Amino acid sequence: MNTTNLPVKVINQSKHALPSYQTEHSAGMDLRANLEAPVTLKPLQRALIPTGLFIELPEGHEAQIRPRSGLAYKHGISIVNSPGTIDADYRGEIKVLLVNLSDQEFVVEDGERVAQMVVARYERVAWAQAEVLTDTERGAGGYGSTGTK
Ligand SMILES: O=c1ccn([C@H]2C[C@H](O)[C@@H](COP(=O)(O)OP(=O)(O)OP(=O)(O)O)O2)c(=O)[nH]1
Ligand SMILES: [Mg+2]
Repeated sequence: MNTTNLPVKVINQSKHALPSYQTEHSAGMDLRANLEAPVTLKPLQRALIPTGLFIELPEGHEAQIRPRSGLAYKHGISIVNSPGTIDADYRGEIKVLLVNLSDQEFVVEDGERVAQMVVARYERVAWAQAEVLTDTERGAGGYGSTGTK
């Protein structure tokens, strides 16, 4: 914990410890499933996994719920709505929408680290309606316009 860490109110109704950073400069905190019983995900099945966590983010901040690369690589487990967005005015339970993209069943156990949460600042837009947009070298090029590979 250093002095630049952002204070965030949290209610932990799970049976697990609060999420914490695994290494000194980890961007995300791993979120644990808070389950009464294991949840089995068949291939291509999805499930909303509860965490038992409720947070109050300061205005101007969001939390992103992102997949963990180890689960993705080893078991094909990802997040359907990745990255999930937790709004600063959300007061419900944080849930993780897992999907099994492998061809094998995967069992989510209570306490398993199923996702990671990154808190970030965001900007809100004030539209400035215009007739033309500033010219650029890219222009409307995209979708591979800069090369064949
Ligand atoms: O992975 C997620 C994504 C969202 N949420 C919660 C927090 C978020 O603030 C709220 C709404 O999420 P989102 O805006 O992505 O969903 P929506 O389908 O647009 O629902 P709504 O109409 O309630 O905004 O649901 C989660 O707990 N986990
Ligand atoms: Mg929404």
